[in-house]
This record gives sequence, C-alpha cells and structure tokens, in this order.
Amino acid sequence: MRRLWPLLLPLPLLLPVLVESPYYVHGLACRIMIYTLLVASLDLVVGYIGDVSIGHAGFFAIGAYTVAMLTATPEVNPDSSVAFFPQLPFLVALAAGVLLAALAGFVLAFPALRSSGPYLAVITIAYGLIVYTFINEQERFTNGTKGVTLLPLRAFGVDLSGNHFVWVVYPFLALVLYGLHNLGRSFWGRAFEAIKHSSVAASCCGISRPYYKIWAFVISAAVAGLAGGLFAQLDAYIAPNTFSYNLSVEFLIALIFGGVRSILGNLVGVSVFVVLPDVFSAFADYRLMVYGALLLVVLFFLPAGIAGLVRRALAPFTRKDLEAERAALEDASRGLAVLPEPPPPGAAAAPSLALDGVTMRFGGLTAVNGLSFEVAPGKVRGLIGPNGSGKSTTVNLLTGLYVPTSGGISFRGRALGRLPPHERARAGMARTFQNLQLFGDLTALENVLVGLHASFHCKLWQVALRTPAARREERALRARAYALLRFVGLERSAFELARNLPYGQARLLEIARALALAPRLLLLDEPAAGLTGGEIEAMSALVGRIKAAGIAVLLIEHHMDMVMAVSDEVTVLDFGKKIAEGAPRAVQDDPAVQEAYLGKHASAIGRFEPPTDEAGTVRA
Ligand SMILES: Nc1ncnc2c1ncn2[C@@H]1O[C@H](COP(=O)(O)OP(=O)(O)OP(=O)(O)O)[C@@H](O)[C@H]1O
Repeated sequence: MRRLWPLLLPLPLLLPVLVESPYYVHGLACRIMIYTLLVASLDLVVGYIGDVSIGHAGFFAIGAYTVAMLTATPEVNPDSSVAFFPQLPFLVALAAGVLLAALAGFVLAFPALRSSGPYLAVITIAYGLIVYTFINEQERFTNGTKGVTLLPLRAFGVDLSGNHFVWVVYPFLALVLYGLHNLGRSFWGRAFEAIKHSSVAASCCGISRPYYKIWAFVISAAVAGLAGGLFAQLDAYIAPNTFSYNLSVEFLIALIFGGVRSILGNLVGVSVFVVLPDVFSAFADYRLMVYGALLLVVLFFLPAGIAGLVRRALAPFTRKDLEAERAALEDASRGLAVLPEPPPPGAAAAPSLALDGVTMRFGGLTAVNGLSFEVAPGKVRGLIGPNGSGKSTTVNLLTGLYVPTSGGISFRGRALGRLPPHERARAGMARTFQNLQLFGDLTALENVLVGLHASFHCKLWQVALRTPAARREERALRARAYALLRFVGLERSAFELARNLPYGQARLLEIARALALAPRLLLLDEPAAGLTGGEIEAMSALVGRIKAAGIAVLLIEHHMDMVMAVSDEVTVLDFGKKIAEGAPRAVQDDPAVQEAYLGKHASAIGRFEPPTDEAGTVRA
C-alpha cells in the first residue's frame, strides 16, 4: 500500500481534466477537501488534546473574511466597506487569514489552560457566537448581511476558479494532512496524548502542558483559517449565515462519526456529512436531527467511529509490520546502555536531594511537618509511615506538584523553589505513581518514548515534514525505548497497549518510563503495591540495579521486607513528622516506630514486626 501512495496522490489533480462538467462534481469535491481540512484541525484539539471545541466555525470565518475583504474589489461590491481595505494577491490574503486565525487560537488557548470539559465547551461556543455576531453586525469591517463577492481566481493566465479550483485546494489539503499526520505520530502527538490522559504524569515526564496546549490551539486555528480562506474563494461569495453555531456542531459530529485521530476518519466523516444534505434535500429542516440520529447509531455500534472499524479490519495485516519492527528494534537496541555509568569508587557523593524543614499545610491540616533528610547518589532511602503520614505529599512536594508552605528543597545543589514539575523532570528527577498513571491508549514502547520526550530535539517543521533528521531521531530513540523495556523485562510487550498490561507489568513499565528521563533521582511511590511475592523480589532486584548505576532512590513502600532489603537508610513519618531515621534494623527496633505502627503498648509487645497480609504488605 505504501508503494501505491505516490501513484494515487496526484489523482485528484486530474479531476478537472477527466470530468469536464458539471461544476456540481467539482464544487462537491472542493467542499469535501476544505471541510476535511477543517475537521482535521478540530481533531487536533478534540482527538489529540482531548478538549471540546464548538467554536471552530469562528476560526473558519476569520480565514474566510480576511481573504474576502483583502481580495474583493469595490467594483463587484458597490457601496461596501471593501473599498477601505487594500486589495492583495490571493496567497498573501490567505497567509494573512491563517495568521489572524492562529492569533485567535492563541488567545482562546488561555481559557483552555484553566478550564476543561463543559466549561471549555461553553467558552468555545461563546467565542464562535462572538465571531458570528461580529461578521453579521459589523458592516464596516465585513459588509454585514450583504456578504462579499470575490473575483474569480486567475494565476499566470490560468483560470483557477470553478472546475479548476481543485488545483488550488488539493495541494494545500495534501500538504497539511501530511504534516498533521506526521505530527500526530511523532513526539508531538505522544505529548498531546499524554496531556489528554494525565497532565500530571505528562508533566512528570518533562512535558510542558501550557506549551503543547497553546501550540495545539494555534496550529488547529491556523488550519481552520486556511480552510476558511479557501472556502471564501470556492463560490467567490460568502455571507455570515454560513458560519453559524450549527456549522461548528456539524463539524464536531462529522469528526466523532468518522473517528478521531485518523485522516481517513476525517475524510469519511466529512464526505458523509457533505453528501447527506443533498441526498436528503427534502428534509433539509431536519438536517441536525438526522445527523444526531446517525451519530447515535454509529457510536452505539462503533465507539471509535468509522476509522476504528477500518483499523480493526486492517489489524491482521499490520501484525507482520510489527514483527518486522520488533526485529529491527532488537538489532538496533542491542548493546545500548540504558543507565548511566556507576560513579568510580571513592568519588565524592554530594547529596542528590536535600529537604530542609519542609512543611505542607492543607488548610488546618499539616500533612508534612518540618521534614529534613538527604538522599545520596547510589543510595536508597526508604520513606515509611502509617497511612496518611505524609509520604505521597512529600513526593508531590519534591516533584513540584505542591509548593511547600515553608522550608526548602534542593536537587543536585540547586534550590528548586517554584520550578514547575516538567522542568524538575528534565533536570533529572523521575517518579512513579502510587495509583498507576500510564498513558493507556499508547503502547508500552510509546509510553517509554513519552519518558524520552526531552531527548527529542527536532523542530516542529522538521517533524511535520518528516525530514531525514526527524526520522533518524525517532529511529534512534525508539531503539533506546526498546532497550529500556528490555532492562525491566518488558520487551515482549512493547506493542501492547498500556491499558491491557497486567498489574505487575504496568508497574515495571512506569519504572522504564521514569528511567527514560535518565534520572539522577528516582522517586518510587509504592512500586510493590498489588504485586505477588515473586514480582516483589524481582522489583527489589531491579531497584538494586538502578542504585548500582549511581542513581539516588527514594522508596515509599508499605511492604517492609522490600524496604528492609533494599534501603541503605530509612526515614519514618507519623502525622507528617519525622519520628525516626537510620539504618533499617535500627529503625525497626525504635520504640517510637513500633508505637506509630502498633499503638501505645507496642513496646511492651516486643520487637517491631508490622502486621502484614499474605502478600507481605503492611496493614496500617
Ligand atoms: N490535596 C490535598 N488536600 C487536602 N489534604 C490532603 C491532600 N493531599 C493529602 N492530604 C492529606 O494529607 C495527609 C497525608 O496524606 P498522604 O497521601 O501524603 O499520606 P500517605 O502517607 O502517602 O498515605 P498512604 O500510605 O495512604 O498513601 C492525609 O491526611 C491526607 O488526607
């Protein structure tokens, strides 16, 4: 199929030659192409980033009106505001439309950073209504309800309007879809997906949520503006009623119907929704009702839309490709070092992490109270304590998810202050989560690639055009991700979706993803929770190998056998306060620790052996 692409790709350009008339066919083809651009732009926000936009008709209108006002002449628009604008060549006006729409996308991205779900949906509706009202009412800028008539497009003496307009639209469509497709399958697409699934986990993998959200809105709005600019020239006339709220809804329906994150889905969704009104022209007034019913039926039987159905049908054919990729990754990853070289014996070991009197209050509750400790490179510090003693809060403080009420944290000699989580991750602080936070719709390999995000350096344009440098980088880092999977013993599951992995493997995958950051400090939040006895032993051995590479490890764990086996030192918390610290055995014998775990009369009972269940997990 891949070899057929170069032959199939130019075919639409032959349309004006093969089908001379009627214009209906050409108009329909161009409309499908333009709307596909618009739905693909919406897909970036809805399918990739996971936000809802019911205002994309606004970006579409900005592109359309910019082109219309900057190319139309007063001769064909007598007594209109067109006379106040400069008349520019089509491509210049189109570029202006794209830029203005991108600017609007940039502005709309800010509320999207602060809200989501129904709130954001309402904001986008309001935005669409504002643009619609503006073009309808502001005659001075848009000619109002009269609409704008454009001149037929000509270039180098060639007529590019009517049946030939496909020559203008199609190259834009092919180029933009190619770029979006590449973006979606690159580290950009994985960053979008990670943010959609868990913005906390994404930021702890070094991904800046604001950066990628803003870019998603800007790119999406720019593409919608491009579609609008082309649309203005399609029939050489535009009027406000085209850009109503209904249009935004129809595009959203077309996107969901076709299936998100798929160009084929975009194309199918649009084709059905462009062709349907003509088929059911007698029921024009019931259009939205028919769409809604169709959508319900499709989503009931095909939750991933038409694209999901096609993907399922093609799955047996892609299996061979996966085996070929696995073999290539095996070869490329052989001998790749995944952990840093251990420091030479006797090397000075300044602490990787130091907490100095850290306190965290939630209202009246002091979750962490004046906590101080250090973790040295190549050492494991166990952090234990009964439920609610402040262990996870400490990890959240370290990774920047919480800002301490008082006290200071320094990492590799640098005071962290208010450094955001993604920058801490990039500086070499990696973590796993008590409640697993894998990116379920990505494969195990892709999850590790998200961890490698900071190692990707190619620019946006290189990724979109899939330049040789971008391909080389992706290949090299895929091999590294595979090597990391092999390090934790998960290479056979490289192409499994993370959500399908058994619990034990999912915990290992989180560690592989964290190691992808090449961390100097690894924070393990209950890595043995839910594991079987054998799995816990394997996990302990893995922590030992990580420590041997000179990585500092902070281990929060309820499973005491593991803590005692792998820790060099243990810190014990109770009600947020440090109550004991030292070598594992000494801590185990400390009466204060026994009292915290077993109650006031523990010392009288004898040696501290916290109560455990059959798997050896401490019951608090
Ligand atoms: N975001 C928050 N807002 C308010 N209170 C919080 C918040 N996060 C934690 N707490 C409270 O802080 C205290 C410490 O919680 P934390 O989750 O850190 O304990 P833990 O030692 O990790 O417990 P566990 O072993 O059950 O995970 C608890 O009383 C908890 O309810």
